[in-house]
Amino acid sequence: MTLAARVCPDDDPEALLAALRARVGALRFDALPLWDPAPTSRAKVVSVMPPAHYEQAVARATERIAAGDLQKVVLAREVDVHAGADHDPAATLGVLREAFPSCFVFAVGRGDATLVAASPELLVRRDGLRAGTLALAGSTRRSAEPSVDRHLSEQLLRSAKDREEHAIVIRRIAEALSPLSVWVTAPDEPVTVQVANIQHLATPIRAQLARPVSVLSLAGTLHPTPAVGGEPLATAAPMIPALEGLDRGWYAGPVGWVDTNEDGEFCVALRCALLRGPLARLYAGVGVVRESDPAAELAETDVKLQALLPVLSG
Ligand SMILES: C=C(O[C@@H]1C=C(C(=O)O)C=C[C@H]1O)C(=O)O
Repeated sequence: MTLAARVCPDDDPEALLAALRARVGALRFDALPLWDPAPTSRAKVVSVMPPAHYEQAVARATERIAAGDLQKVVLAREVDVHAGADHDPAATLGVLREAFPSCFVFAVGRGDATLVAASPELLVRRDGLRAGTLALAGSTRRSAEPSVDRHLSEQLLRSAKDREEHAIVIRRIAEALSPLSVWVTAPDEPVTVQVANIQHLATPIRAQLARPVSVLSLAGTLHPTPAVGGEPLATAAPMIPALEGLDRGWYAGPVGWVDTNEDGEFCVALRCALLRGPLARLYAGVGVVRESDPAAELAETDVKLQALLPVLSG
């Protein structure tokens, strides 16, 4: 177990240590979190805005792209799960850790709200002068039938639309890292990565930093990549809230850790839900490019929502 503490300049280290020890001691006596796979009352799942609103937003974005002032914009939608009882963040976290072993699984609490996620997307990792990140964009569903699953993966690799959506992210990451680096390198061809419910085009990107820029500052330089924002960002940024009509909150933000050497790791808060009492708000977005079809993009948000929906709706 790793404990993190928020330290202020006037804090007494001994008192902080004692508080952390007391917290660990208290945890030992807490009841084990229990996820109930067969709750007596059914959860209610509702799209916050009608799905047609999302399709219209995608259509309007493609018009802006066709007009020539934008290459890509990522648009998200929200779905609420009203459960019969309060959601249990610890139990949810336990289930996500089992179901998504290759993802960044976390829970961050503040006040009465907890953000839980199983994100496949690394924003940045720094170890001394080495930095690593992942371009992740371009998606398709999975199939339980291995040959169909492989076919879907090959289709994704051959899809010009998805390859372009993906290339925009690589280009921007390389442009952001280059001024800080001796070299930035990425394989010529993406691979597909499979998570439980979806597969994505992925390209790992590595850089040798020219000076020890902190991981926090690297995260600030890279975020938001066009995997969650858009290209060019200055055009996409004001369009996103206007078209989505929602408050993203912590969704798509960087979440991670920093050590005393300023090394660390940040992922992008995707495949996440904000839990507050019996309400869970889920978010899912897609990259919209010129060829995007509104119905297909809506369907892709449904696939992405399937990461957390079965866990939260019982
Ligand atoms: C925006 C999300 O995912 C991002 C968008 C992707 C896409 O459009 O293909 C793929 C992975 C993520 O970078 C999300 O999950 O909400």
